[in-house]
Amino acid sequence: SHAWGYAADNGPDKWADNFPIANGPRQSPIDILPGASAYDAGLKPLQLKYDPSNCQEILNNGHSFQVTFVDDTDSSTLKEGPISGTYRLKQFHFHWGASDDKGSEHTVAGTKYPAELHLVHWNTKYASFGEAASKPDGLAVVGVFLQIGGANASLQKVLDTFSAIKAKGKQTTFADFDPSTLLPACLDYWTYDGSLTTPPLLESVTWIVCKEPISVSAEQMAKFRSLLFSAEGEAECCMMDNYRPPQPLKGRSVRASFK
Ligand SMILES: CCN[C@H]1CN(CCOC)S(=O)(=O)c2sc(S(N)(=O)=O)cc21
Ligand SMILES: [Zn+2]
Repeated sequence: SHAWGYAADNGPDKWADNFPIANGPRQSPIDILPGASAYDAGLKPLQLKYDPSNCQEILNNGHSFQVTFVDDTDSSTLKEGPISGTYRLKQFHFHWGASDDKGSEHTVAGTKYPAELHLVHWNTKYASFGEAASKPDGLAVVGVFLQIGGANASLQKVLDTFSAIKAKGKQTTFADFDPSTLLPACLDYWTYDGSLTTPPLLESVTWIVCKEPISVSAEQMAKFRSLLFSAEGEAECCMMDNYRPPQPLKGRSVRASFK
C-alpha cells in the first residue's frame, strides 16, 4: 500500500483505510472554542526546561522537518501544566499551508494560522518513547501558533539549515539550539486529551495549545514551502499543506489555564 501523505489519494480523508483509529473517540487536531472551554484553577503553569546541548539533528522525514533531541536524561523536560510526572522532549516539528490563510492543525473558533509548532514530549514513567507513544498518558505535545509579523530570529536559525535537508530523507547536524526561544512570552494554554495528528494517529497525547502565537515573516513562510515532500531523484513536490483538519470533539471538554 502506498504510504500516507497529504495528497488527494493518500491524505487525511484516506488515512482511516489503513489506520481505523482515525475515526476514534479522541482524535486531533480540534477546533478550539474559547467560549466553550472551562477555566480550571487547578491547572498549573507549564514548567519547560530545555538544555540546548541536547539538540542533535534536523531532518526532512517527507512529512515535515523535525529537530530531534537526545532524550537519555531529564535535561530537557516538561512538567506541571495539566500533566503529572516528567515528560522528556523528543523532537519538534511544524505544519504549514500553501498560503498564509491556512496551515495550522488546531484552529481557534474557526481561525486558521499559517503554521503550527509541535514540541513532542514523552512520559518517563515508561521505559522508552516508543512504549510511551502507545499509552493514553504517554505523550504531551505543546502546540504554538505562528502568525505573520516580524521575522523570527530564533526560527531563522532553523530555516538556515534548509539547503541541507531540502529532500525527503536528508538530515544534518543541528546543535546548541534552545527551543524555549520559540515559545511565546505568555504560556496561557488550552488542554484536552487527543492523538497524534499523523499516522499512526495513536490516542496517547495530552495536548497543550498556547493561546499566544509567535511571529513569522511572510518571507520565512515562503522558505518553509521550499522544502520537498519528495526524495532526491523523484519528481519534485513542494512541502506545504501538511496539516490534518480539525476532528470531531466527541464529547471531550477543553480546559483553559487562564480566565
Ligand atoms: C511524520 C510522523 N509523525 C509522528 C511520528 N511520531 C509517532 C511515532 O509513533 C510511534 S511522533 O511521536 O514523533 C509524532 S508527534 C506528531 S503530532 N503532529 O501529533 O505532534 C506526529 C508524530
Ligand atoms: Zn505535529
